[in-house]
Amino acid sequence: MMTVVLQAEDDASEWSYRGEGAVNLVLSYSGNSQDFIGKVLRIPKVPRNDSDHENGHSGLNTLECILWRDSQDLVLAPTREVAEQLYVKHVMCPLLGPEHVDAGVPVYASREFLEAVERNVLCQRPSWRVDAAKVNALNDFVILMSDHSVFPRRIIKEALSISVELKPKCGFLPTSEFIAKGNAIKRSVTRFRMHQALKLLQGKISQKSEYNPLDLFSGSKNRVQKAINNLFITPQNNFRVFLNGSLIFGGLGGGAEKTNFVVGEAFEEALKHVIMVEDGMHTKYFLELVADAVFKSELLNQLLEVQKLDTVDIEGAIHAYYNIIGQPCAVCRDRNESELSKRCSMLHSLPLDESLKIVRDYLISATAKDLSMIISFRPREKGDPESPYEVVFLKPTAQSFDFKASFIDLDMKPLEKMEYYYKLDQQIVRCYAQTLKEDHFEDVATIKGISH
Ligand SMILES: O=P(O)(O)O[C@@H]1[C@@H](OP(=O)(O)O)[C@H](OP(=O)(O)O)[C@H](O)[C@H](OP(=O)(O)O)[C@H]1OP(=O)(O)O
Ligand SMILES: Nc1ncnc2c1ncn2[C@@H]1O[C@H](COP(=O)(O)OP(=O)(O)OP(=O)(O)O)[C@@H](O)[C@H]1O
Ligand SMILES: [Zn+2]
Repeated sequence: MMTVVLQAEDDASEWSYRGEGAVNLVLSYSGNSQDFIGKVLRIPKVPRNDSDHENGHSGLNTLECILWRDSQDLVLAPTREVAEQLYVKHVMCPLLGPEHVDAGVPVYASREFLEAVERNVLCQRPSWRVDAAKVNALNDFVILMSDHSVFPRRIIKEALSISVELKPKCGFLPTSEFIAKGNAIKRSVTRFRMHQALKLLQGKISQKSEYNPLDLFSGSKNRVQKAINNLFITPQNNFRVFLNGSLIFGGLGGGAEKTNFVVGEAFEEALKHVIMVEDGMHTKYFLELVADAVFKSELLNQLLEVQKLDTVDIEGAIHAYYNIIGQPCAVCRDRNESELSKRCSMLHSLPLDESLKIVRDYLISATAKDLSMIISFRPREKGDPESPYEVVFLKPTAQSFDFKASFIDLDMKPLEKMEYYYKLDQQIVRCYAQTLKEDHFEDVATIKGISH
């Protein structure tokens, strides 16, 4: 490992901004080195207000070493970045299928290289991402991995490639017996929908998304199509499209609001050389192509299985967490004598191994609820050699496309996030219940207003 080195400041100019999330900056390669063609670099960031995490030299902490002890390599990782890479390789990859996951390799990057890269891409980053975090230039390692938005270069000719990035989020409703009566709404309304209400209140979005994850995971062709159409209407950070690696739809480095006429027209124009159909129909048929591929790939079934490792919900897993950290349970402390509290206190008598398994599965599921998928297409022409990829046929245009699908952003969630997960969950439910009440009063007021 790590024969590749990114040392000189000059090398930085060959890397351009591809995107970013809360934790990583991603760059794609535009130079000629065989080591990097068709690859992206994933560079960890640090929050600007967090001096504790300025150097990336520590691997897992003591409790995380106990949690992940079955994966020996992980525990021995010298840095957090190497631990993350091993987590993808040893934990997520076997669950999601190695053909759809590239854990990448850690490569050494000098401080000069990282600082130069950060300078070069600064003006392309959304300002709120710049304010929130910066590249951790003291990091020794960054991850080099396949650029899933393009196909490996073919010797004969360069085909165009169009790729769609989806962030599906949680695709099922929880049924855990540990969910409090007051939170029963969680059993019938998706987490995604409820979270939209909170994000709206916090000003993180200006409009609720039309997307329903249950449609995407439904296994029904019509509902998958509905999900894709709704993602197109309100992409937020759940839907992006790249043409030959350049963004043509959605928010770069963050979310995008409701698709207006201008954005819709620009997208229609960008699809002109991809979908061979009369003007005005490119987007419609492209969205059909995407839905067909999602439906055909069965990747979401696999993903749903992994998400469902969360069997007890955060309202169950939080108790196991307190067992692991060896502290009195803050949730049980505030409870009175009820059936539920008896059930929850039983969780506190579980052997350590079982508590570890509950929390491990919860965190793996959290990764699966937060990852993204990239589905890439390239048109097939008559006489093209047999495809190593799956093929999808777009009937209305009589075009065939090779497609491949991969998972990205399979980061390990820190154990210490469990308390935050519990608090966020309660906040989401409370906020949703409140907006329901307000909507109800508004409805009543409207009816009264009309009848008076
Ligand atoms: O909690 P959620 O469901 O809002 O997910 C967070 C994401 O928000 P989303 O709602 O998808 O916009 C959030 O995405 P954004 O920053 O909003 O693009 C992150 O992916 C975050 O994970 P991490 O802190 O980077 O490890 C995600 O946190 P985790 O819950 O996955 O730890
Ligand atoms: N292997 C890849 N191939 C192509 N594009 C990629 C790849 N990995 C990441 N990207 C692009 O870079 C963006 C940011 O990457 P990623 O989601 O891994 O960041 P993150 O900070 O870990 O995200 P999050 O906030 O969800 O934790 C993605 O949305 C995607 O557009
Ligand atoms: Zn408890």
